[in-house]
Amino acid sequence: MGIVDEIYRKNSKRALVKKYRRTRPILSMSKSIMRLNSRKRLALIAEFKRASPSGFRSPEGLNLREYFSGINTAALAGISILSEPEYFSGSYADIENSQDLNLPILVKDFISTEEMVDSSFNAGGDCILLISDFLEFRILTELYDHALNLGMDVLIEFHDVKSAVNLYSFSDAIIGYNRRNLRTLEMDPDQRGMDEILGMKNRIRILESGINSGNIGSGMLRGFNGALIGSSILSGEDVTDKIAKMEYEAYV
Ligand SMILES: O=C(O)c1ccccc1NCC(=O)[C@H](O)[C@H](O)COP(=O)(O)O
Repeated sequence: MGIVDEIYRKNSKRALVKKYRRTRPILSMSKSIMRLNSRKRLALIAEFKRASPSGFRSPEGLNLREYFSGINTAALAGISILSEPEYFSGSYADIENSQDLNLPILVKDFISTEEMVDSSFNAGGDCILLISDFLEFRILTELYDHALNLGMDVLIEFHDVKSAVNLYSFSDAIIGYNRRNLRTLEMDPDQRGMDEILGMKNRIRILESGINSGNIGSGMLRGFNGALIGSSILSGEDVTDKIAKMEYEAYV
C-alpha cells in the first residue's frame, strides 16, 4: 500500500472541523481563474505546505501569511493549502487563519467523505480537491455534488489517464493534471495525461507539480488556464514574476 492509500485509509481517524468557523462568504476559484484569463493572464494557484512525502521541506519557520503576502498578485487566482497533518504537517487551522487574505482557498487534502467536505467548508475553504486516481466514480460524484450544494468549487485532479475517462461529466469542475504519479511519488516521464486534459475542451484546466523557474517557460503550460505551484515558490525561486508575465491564449 502506498503513502496516499495510507492517508485515505486513516481518514476515518482524522480530527474534523465540526463547528462553523467561516468568517466570510465563499470566494469562487473558478471565477477568479477566469477573471485573470479574461485579462489574458495565466492563473496561478500558489500552494503552501510544510512538508511532503516526496521529500520537500519548507524553509524553517516559514510563515504562511508572510509567504502568501509576498507573492506577486498580478497572476494570483487563489491559494492551495495542504491540510493533511501526518505527511504534510498541515492543519485545518491553516485554512481558518487564511480566510482574511480574501483569496479563494483550495483545501488540498485527500477527501473521501462528505464529512471531510463539510470540514473543509466549516474551516473556511472555498474549493475542494478530489483525486480521481484514488476515488471510485460513485464516490467522486457524491462528493462533487455535495461540495457544489455547499456552494464550493471542486478541482478534480488525475495523473493516470485511465481515471480521467469519466471526468468530462463533471461540467462545473476545474480539471487538474498532476504531473506527479501519486502512487510512485515520481514525476512521471509518462505525460500522456497532458494530451488527455488538453483534449477536455470548455473546462478550466490546471497543470500541477514540478513547475519551476527552469521549466515554466518551456511551453508546457500552453493550453492550460493556470498552474498550481508549491515547492519552487516556497523555495524562493523566481516563479511568480515569470508567470505574471506569461500570456494566456484563449483555448476553448
Ligand atoms: O508532493 C508530494 O510529495 C505528494 C505526495 C503524495 C501526494 C501528494 C503530493 N503532493 C501534493 C501535490 O500535488 C503538490 O503539492 C502540488 O501539485 C504542488 O506541487 P509542487 O509545485 O511540485 O510542490
